[in-house]
Amino acid sequence: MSTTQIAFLKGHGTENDFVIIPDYDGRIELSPAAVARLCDRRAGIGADGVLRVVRSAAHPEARAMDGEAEWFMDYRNSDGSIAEMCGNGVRVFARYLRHAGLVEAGDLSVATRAGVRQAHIAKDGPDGTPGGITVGMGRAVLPEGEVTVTVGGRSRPARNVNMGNPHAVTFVGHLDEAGDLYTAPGVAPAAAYPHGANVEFVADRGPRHVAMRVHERGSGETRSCGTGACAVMVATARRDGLDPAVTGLPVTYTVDVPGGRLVISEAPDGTVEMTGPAVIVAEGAFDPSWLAAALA
Ligand SMILES: N[C@H](CCC[C@H](N)C(=O)O)C(=O)O
Repeated sequence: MSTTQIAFLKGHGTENDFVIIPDYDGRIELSPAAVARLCDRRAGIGADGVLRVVRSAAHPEARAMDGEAEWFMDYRNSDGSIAEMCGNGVRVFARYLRHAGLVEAGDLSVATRAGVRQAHIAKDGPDGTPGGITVGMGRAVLPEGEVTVTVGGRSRPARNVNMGNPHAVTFVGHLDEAGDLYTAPGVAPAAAYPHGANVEFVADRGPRHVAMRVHERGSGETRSCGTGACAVMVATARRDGLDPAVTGLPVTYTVDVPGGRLVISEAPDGTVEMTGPAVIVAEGAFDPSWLAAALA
C-alpha cells in the first residue's frame, strides 16, 4: 500500500452505504481485514461495503469480460467477503463516475463480477436535483426446489432467486416478523446456498407495491439491497401470477426499503431494470498506516 494518503468518498443508494476508493490503475490491495476495518462504524469510516473503482484494463477479471465497460466495480461486503454483484452499488458507482467527471449523464457500462451491467444516469433536475439512475440487472434465475427461512424459531417457505448473487425471499404479514435480524436467518437446505444467501422479508403495501427488510450475506441487516429488491420483485410477481415471459407484458413493482424507494421492472425477455437514487455525501483521505496499524 502506498505511503501517500488514500482518497475515499462516502456514498449511498437508498441508505445502503459504501466507502468508494478510486484506484484507477488497480494498485491498492484491499485484504478482507482492511475492508472490514474501513467498514467498521466505530473504528473505521463505516459502510455496508466497499466499491473500489478500477479501470477494466487494469483488472484481470474485468479484462477477461465481454462487453465494453471501461470501469470495473470491485465490490466487497463489510465483513471483507466478495460478492458477485451489488445493485445499489452500481448506482453509487455510476454517480461517482459522473461526480468525478469521468462520464456524462446518459448511458454507461459497468463491469461487475456478475458480468457487464448497463446503467443510465438521468440528467439533473432544473433545481439541480440529481437525476435517478437506472441499472440493467440482468435476468433472475429461479432454481427449482423448496427452500425455507427460519427466524425466531419459525420456519417459512421462501423463493430461491439468483440475481448474480443468491437470495431467499419470504413473505410475512408484518415486517416485524423478521425479528431483530442481528444474526443471519437460517436458510435450508444448505445445499441450495453453498455460498450463503441474502435473505429478504416482504410485506404487501398495495397492488404491485411491497416493502422489505433484508439480512445481507456478509453485511448483516442493511437499509437497502438492490439485488435483493430485484429478487423480491420477481418473487412477488410470480406469487401474483405474473411472468412477463408468459404474458408478453412488462411488469413494474414499487419496492420500499427502510432507506427509501426503488422501482423495478421485468420485461418479457426476462431482463430486470432497477431505478433509484444515488448520492455522494462526503470525500476525504486516510493514511494507509492507519489501516496497516489497525491490522497489525
Ligand atoms: N447491497 C447489495 C447486495 C450485496 C449483496 C451481498 N451482501 C452478497 O453477499 O451478495 C445490493 O444493493 O445489491
